[in-house]
Amino acid sequence: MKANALIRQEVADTDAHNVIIGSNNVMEGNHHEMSHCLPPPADDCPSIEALDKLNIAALVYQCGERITLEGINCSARTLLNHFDTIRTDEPWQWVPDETDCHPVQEWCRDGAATECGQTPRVRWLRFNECGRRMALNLTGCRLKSKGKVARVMLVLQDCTQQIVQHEELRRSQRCISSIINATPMGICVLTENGRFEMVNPAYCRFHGYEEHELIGRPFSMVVPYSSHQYLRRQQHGAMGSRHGHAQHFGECELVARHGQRHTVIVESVRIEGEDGRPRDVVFLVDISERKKLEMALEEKNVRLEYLATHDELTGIRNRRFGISSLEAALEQAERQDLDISVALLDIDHFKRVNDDHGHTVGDQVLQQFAEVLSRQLRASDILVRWGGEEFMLILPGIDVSGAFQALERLRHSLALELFSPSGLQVTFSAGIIDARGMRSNDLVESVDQKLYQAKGRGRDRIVS
Ligand SMILES: Nc1nc2c(ncn2[C@@H]2O[C@H](COP(=O)(O)OP(=O)(O)OP(=O)(O)O)[C@@H](O)[C@H]2O)c(=O)[nH]1
Repeated sequence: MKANALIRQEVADTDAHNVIIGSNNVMEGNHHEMSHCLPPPADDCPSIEALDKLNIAALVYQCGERITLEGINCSARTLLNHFDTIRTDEPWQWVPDETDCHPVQEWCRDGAATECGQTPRVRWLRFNECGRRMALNLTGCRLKSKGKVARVMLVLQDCTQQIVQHEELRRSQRCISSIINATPMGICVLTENGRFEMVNPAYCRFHGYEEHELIGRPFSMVVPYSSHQYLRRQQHGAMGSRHGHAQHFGECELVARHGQRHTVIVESVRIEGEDGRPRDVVFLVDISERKKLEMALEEKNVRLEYLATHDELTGIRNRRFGISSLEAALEQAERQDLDISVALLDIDHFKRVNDDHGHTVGDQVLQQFAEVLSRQLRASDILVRWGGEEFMLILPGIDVSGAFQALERLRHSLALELFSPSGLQVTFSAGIIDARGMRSNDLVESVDQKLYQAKGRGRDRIVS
């Protein structure tokens, strides 16, 4: 292939190179046949072989009624995989589907008529000889000869890699956005001013807003007013934090469209936006239902704990709690070498109350009895309903005489009390023992004996 005179071409289109170089080369073997009808050589431009050195694939076409291929360089041949078959009388044979190249052909045809206008940029896919898909970018420029456009040069660029990468990027973007759209987790992106920039469907559903109702509005609109200050502190604190760094993780309350409050777990991460400015990506999971169940369970547990340690009728400690408290108090007294007294109280002739006034009045008397006793005791004293109309009183740090005085006070104050709506009078008998160094089983037996003695001696008395 032999180079003719060089031409220089100014291209109007800014998309193409500002100065594009071409040649009016002809195909080897056709040179003599074609050269007589060739337009005059283009002005001072290097040959398309010179473009080979830059690895630029170029073809030169003659413009006019009949377009002919005037030259093709080695880079273009290699790219098109047509080493021996390129023919000048079939100028578009390398185009897989001519319609794809239609704008370029049109442009070449018009090349002679007008020298301005848009340089076409065409991209299409073809398969090379190995059946591999290939993407080509095509750019054209017009070459002047003696002031008139006589030729066009097409530059081909293999952009397969670019296309493949672009397609992969698009695929992964589609995949990411379908995951974001399908996830049950609410996701939103906030600008550095705390305004919604992006919200996913779960986030919209969660708050009961449409996407357009949230975009551009402040995040504070979904935060309860009482937490605004906290939110500002969070945002302020996040200013200097690093990208990809978790800002905040925790449980908080957010307000939905109609004021419903939701308990959510929020995690936010700082990222860099496309404009280089910081953004916060906020992930939230609605745990309102779980929270309700947790609270109901907690209430049940509190109730169970109460029932396990309290007497339902009187509200004071039950026997089970009494036994463990007794053991703990005995242990502590021994460890600290302290006094400890234990008393067993029994309401006198309680059967008569039930028999004469009914079980309900009996219950009321038991409740009032426990209430009066509790009112008069110290915080360190432990009153236990031991069973039926029997009560145990554990008095840590009190010796027997102190306990005796305390119980006497109780006995006297009970004498002034009228029980139940029926206005009954109630007395009790009690036994007291010095419980230091005793084991709980022996202790119960011996205090019970003292109580028995008090009953035997006529009731309404205390035996120590
Ligand atoms: N209303 C009511 N009565 C109870 C309860 N627990 C036990 N009692 C009754 O308390 C009465 C106890 O009677 P007794 O053990 O004979 O003793 P008492 O009548 O108090 O006679 P003394 O103890 O000898 O003075 C029984 O009638 C039991 O049914 C209760 O929770 N509510």
